[in-house]
Amino acid sequence: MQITTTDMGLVARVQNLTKTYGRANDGTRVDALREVTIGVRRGEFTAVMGPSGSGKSTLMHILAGLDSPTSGQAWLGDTAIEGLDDTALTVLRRRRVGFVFQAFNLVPTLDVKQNILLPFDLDNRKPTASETFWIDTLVDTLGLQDRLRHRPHQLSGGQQQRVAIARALATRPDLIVADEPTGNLDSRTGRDVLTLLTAAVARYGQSIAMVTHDPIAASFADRVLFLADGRIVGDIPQSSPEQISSIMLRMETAA
Ligand SMILES: Nc1ncnc2c1ncn2[C@@H]1O[C@H](COP(=O)(O)OP(=O)(O)OP(=O)(O)O)[C@@H](O)[C@H]1O
Repeated sequence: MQITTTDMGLVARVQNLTKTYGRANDGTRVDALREVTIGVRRGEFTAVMGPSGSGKSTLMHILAGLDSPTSGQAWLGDTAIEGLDDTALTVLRRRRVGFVFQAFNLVPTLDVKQNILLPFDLDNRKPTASETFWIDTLVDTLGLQDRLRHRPHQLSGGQQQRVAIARALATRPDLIVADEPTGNLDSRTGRDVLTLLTAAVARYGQSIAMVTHDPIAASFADRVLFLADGRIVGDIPQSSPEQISSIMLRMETAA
């Protein structure tokens, strides 16, 4: 009998995951991930840190079904990602993953409200009463009330990022994958966004995996994973920004 991802209390996991770009024979080979085995716990806020080029985004992309492993396995819940064809992958991403990436991926022809409701439209359904209440909370907390009829090009970068966050959280997907979600925000809005993410975890048991370079942002997480040179080199429970900074500093010195 095989123990499943759900049995382990995880929402996603990878096993012996390797991702290689390029080719050895022309000198372009990059080992972005090397034999990584790690799980993202259900109902937890996990931060992923590490130096530039350590493999953080690659790991996130594979966890979210956006990219495929060179070898090893990846599961979202109990679904093995590598067994899925393109259509099944698209449905999995649409129904079960929420994305917050640096390039906001908002639809330019839709207004803010329509962008936030897009995951429901793509799934041919309307939000339930409880989802509508949650979306209103998101819009209020993110300060988007008076921007609902604006198009993305009429918003600042920070406002666009907040719309992307509202859209990712709206359907309460199995996993939110966030790559530097506070990178473009001023410190106060950034803090509000992190508070909102932790509220989603506390209130709905939302599972979140967030890449960040910012020790303050990482200190909001329940757990911090550290990647270096394509390997997991640290896995610590919630810690202060000072503790996280000192680990990052030691990693950079060692590198
Ligand atoms: N499409 C690609 N083709 C070739 N190499 C790539 C590709 N994507 C990533 N890499 C390489 O893989 C390694 C890991 O990249 P990745 O983007 O995962 O790192 P990261 O930790 O997210 O970095 P950063 O903090 O700078 O965003 C890097 O050396 C990068 O140059």
